[in-house]
Amino acid sequence: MKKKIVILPGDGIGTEICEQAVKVLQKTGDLLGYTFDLEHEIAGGACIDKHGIPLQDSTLEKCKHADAVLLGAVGGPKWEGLDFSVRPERALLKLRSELQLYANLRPAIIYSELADASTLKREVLEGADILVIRELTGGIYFGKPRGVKIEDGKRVGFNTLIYNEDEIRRIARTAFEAAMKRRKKVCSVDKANVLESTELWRTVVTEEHKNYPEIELSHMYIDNAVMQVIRNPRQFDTVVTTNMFGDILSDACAMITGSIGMLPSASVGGKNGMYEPVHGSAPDIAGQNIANPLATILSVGMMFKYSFGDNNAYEMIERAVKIAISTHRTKDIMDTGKIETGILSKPRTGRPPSRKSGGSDRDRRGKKPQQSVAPKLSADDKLFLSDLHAKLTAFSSSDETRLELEPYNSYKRKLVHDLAVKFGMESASEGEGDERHNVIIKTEKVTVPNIDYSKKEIWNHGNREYMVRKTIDGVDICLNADGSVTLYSGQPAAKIIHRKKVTTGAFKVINSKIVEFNEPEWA
Ligand SMILES: NC(=O)C1=CN([C@@H]2O[C@H](COP(=O)(O)OP(=O)(O)OC[C@H]3O[C@@H](n4cnc5c(N)ncnc54)[C@H](O)[C@@H]3O)[C@@H](O)[C@H]2O)C=CC1
Ligand SMILES: CC(C)CC(=O)C(=O)O
Repeated sequence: MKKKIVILPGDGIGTEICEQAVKVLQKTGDLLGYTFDLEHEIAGGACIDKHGIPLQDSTLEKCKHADAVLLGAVGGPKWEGLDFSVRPERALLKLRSELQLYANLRPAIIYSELADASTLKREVLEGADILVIRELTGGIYFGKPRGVKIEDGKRVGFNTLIYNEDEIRRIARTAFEAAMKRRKKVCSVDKANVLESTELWRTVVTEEHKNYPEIELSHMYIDNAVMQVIRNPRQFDTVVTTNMFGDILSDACAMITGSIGMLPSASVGGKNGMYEPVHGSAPDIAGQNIANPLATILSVGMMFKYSFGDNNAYEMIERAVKIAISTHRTKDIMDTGKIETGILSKPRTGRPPSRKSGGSDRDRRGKKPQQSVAPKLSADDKLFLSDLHAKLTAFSSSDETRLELEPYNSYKRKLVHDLAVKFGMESASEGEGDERHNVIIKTEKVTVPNIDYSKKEIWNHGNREYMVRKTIDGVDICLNADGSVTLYSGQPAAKIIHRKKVTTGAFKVINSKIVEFNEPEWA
């Protein structure tokens, strides 16, 4: 498959993040049999500096004839004093309008790996999965008249929030169609209590809803919607809204994902699509090797999904992102126990890199990043891990409690073990010799009072250290040093038959099942 893609890195971190996203594009293409004809062009401030305008007609033409466009971000303080008509941002608005990309899809998904990296609480975030659909070629961004004029000797600034019913109907349809493939819920966000144009918005969305009886439709005012996505994001499935409200609401949704550096987008509706992160050019961190490239990388995933109809490639990229964040983080999503990383081999400027730039060696939540060397994985290991990641993802959402994997060599068993631990699961080896294989067990968390740790005995078994070990009815019961409990069928070649996580307490076993928790009877 041959695809022509125009790359517009733009300004600020745009160039840094696009460089990484193009690597992912190329790699995915190599693995899945694509060949790409990539055309790198300038847009925004970079184009103003070279040609005096934010977007050349020749670049626009190339974009119109490409299969897809990848854009970093445009703008920056350097160009802020310019007239509106020639500011960097005009390049983007012109592209959206000329390519007729009226629907901007912004998925805000919390990867469980990032729940603790967000400034919001894990219990609020977990399971959140919102698709914000922002109208992109109409509303106040494009409405006329607009400008600044003098009236009665005073300067007056004005813009026009205008939508016709066809513009509303087509974006409503996009939302209903998208929701049909999701959880069949659409929330339309407006300010119908104050603005006539959005009163029409509500009316037309409600009319169009009649064609989608299976969808549950609700309406919400924008001010409440911004509060609700922070208060309880799980209540939303698909959200549809105007150009400006969508811009604002999706930045709020970014905090569900942990950082705005995680939020990708697809702009569709025309002949081809444009893919860009939701964030801007981040001049405050540009050139410091700390920008998060994942929103742009996930936008490449969306390009495969929406422009090339290749969901497999999209899932592959998403899986790779999950694997990457399980060990490595950029500063904006840094968390305890992870390795802080930059995206460039060298910082682009002479400025000090990453942590020092903020005047502190702590991340934004005051935690010290772990200094460590990234493990070197071969291409084969990465594929093995990607496959394993898919298996563990499927296992974690299944009703099964035990997953037996085929026998691997000890190096791969260690890879399995490490990944299982990242999934919050237990991993152990069973069998002997060539039959030795990993078994992954889901753990249950149980809190019980009154364990007497002072009476502990320490037993050693292989690389595990047990606090207490007891055999009842032929079942070996181990209270591990980490507070978890493992039941074995007996030695040798013990088989794990049950595993529970306890934070404190003791237990009683009948017929190999933990049935009661009380004071340790054996101590
Ligand atoms: N699509 C586009 O090209 C957009 C361009 N802009 C332009 O970008 C410039 C800066 O605008 P701001 O309002 O500051 O928005 P911004 O999105 O560039 O930055 C907001 C905050 O988020 C952080 N941030 C953004 N992306 C990040 C990433 N990938 N990794 C880590 N942190 C990240 C920034 O450091 C900053 O603190 C302006 O010129 C604006 O017009 C703004 C929004 C969208
Ligand atoms: C035109 C952009 C610079 C601003 C915007 O609408 C966006 O954030 O997508």
